[in-house]
Amino acid sequence: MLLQQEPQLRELRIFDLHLGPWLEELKTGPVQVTAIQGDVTQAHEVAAAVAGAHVVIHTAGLVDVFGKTSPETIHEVNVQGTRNVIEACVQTGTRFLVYTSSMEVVGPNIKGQPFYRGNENTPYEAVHRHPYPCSKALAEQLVLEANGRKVLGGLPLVTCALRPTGIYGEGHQIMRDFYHQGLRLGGRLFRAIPASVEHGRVYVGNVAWMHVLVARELEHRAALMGGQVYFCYDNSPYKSYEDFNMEFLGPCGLRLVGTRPLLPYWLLLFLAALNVLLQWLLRPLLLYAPLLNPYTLAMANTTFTVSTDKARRHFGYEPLFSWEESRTRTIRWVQAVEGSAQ
Ligand SMILES: NC(=O)C1=CN([C@@H]2O[C@H](COP(=O)(O)OP(=O)(O)OC[C@H]3O[C@@H](n4cnc5c(N)ncnc54)[C@H](O)[C@@H]3O)[C@@H](O)[C@H]2O)C=CC1
Ligand SMILES: C[C@@H](CO)CCC[C@@H](C)[C@H]1CC[C@H]2[C@@H]3[C@H](O)CC4=CC(=O)CC[C@]4(C)[C@H]3CC[C@]12C
Repeated sequence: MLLQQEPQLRELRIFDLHLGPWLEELKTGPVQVTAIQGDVTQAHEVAAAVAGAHVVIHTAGLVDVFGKTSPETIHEVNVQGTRNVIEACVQTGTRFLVYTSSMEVVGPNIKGQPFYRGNENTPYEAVHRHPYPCSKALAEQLVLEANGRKVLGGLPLVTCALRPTGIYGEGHQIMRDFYHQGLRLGGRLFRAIPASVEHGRVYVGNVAWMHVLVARELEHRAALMGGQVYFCYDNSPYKSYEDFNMEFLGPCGLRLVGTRPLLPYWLLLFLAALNVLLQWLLRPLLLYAPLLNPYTLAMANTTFTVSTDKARRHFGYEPLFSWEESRTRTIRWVQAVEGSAQ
């Protein structure tokens, strides 16, 4: 997105634990693309990568709500990693920092209270217990508190945080898992969540586009945007998690069975708790990390949608991809997954 949309771009540095072969394709244009294999938990590696950069977009993170990694590792990557990025900016004189936060910093909370088409000012009791949202909330706080700190050279650091709702689009691993599960079940998925529970979703291309706009505008609108949070949204429809996925999986041949959940909620909760027990029992032998656990069930079962225009008012954000385009691109990607699975 930066290469396509940012005419001022002179160099793009990509810092990641895992560098994919797709990065090579980015190196064929006029802009210098530097891929750096590194770990955000290693302060010296981060500082070396950041040195001389005008803007840092910090999106690296450990996204795990399935119990694959320990809470300590999630904290180390998401919180200490973010601290290292902030310190790298301060020490090397980089003034603009954009952080990819998450809607999870707000909710759904542990009480399962609905957040219905809320905005950045909607009151909501943000209380977390799970390591992932806890880590994102702490990291976001660090980023916002760092706004105004003096960087090398004496000028103030300008930071802001973007909070995407559930991201979908090309490369969406959970969508791929649902697709394969549906194929295994003879082209069917079974409704587990009431259709009335709305879940916020945003297309990956629009998430990237919002980051590019913020990176571009942060310098000129530092007083307005510095220290601010923005929900990251687009015109994707408000639907339940499962009904939304069917927008893509339906055209790929899957069917969602049931107009109402086929299993009662208490049974789902029981199965989710059983999965936690199995995960713990099997841990010495293998990693058992199914999609269903008490946390993911609560996430999917609690309304959380945003309706805001703060990003449009502050930096002129309009989604780059319409809903129709986002949908078509995602369907094409699922179909390609299907092709590669055969
Ligand atoms: N997937 C979603 O629905 C949402 C994701 N987010 C946030 O967006 C960001 C990107 O998430 P996704 O693309 O979903 O996850 P992802 O797992 O696809 O991407 C995370 C990237 O961070 C890199 N990374 C992980 N640990 C690292 C480390 N120690 N050092 C350097 N790089 C490391 C990974 O290699 C990967 O490329 C994360 O910060 C996540 O918290 C926010 C809202 C929703
Ligand atoms: C009970 C199952 C029946 O089909 C459905 C389980 C779905 C869950 C795996 C997902 C429901 C909500 C998702 C999360 C949500 O979109 C918000 C997120 C934000 C992030 O920052 C990271 C990813 C995620 C936690 C996302 C993860 C998958 C769900 C829990």
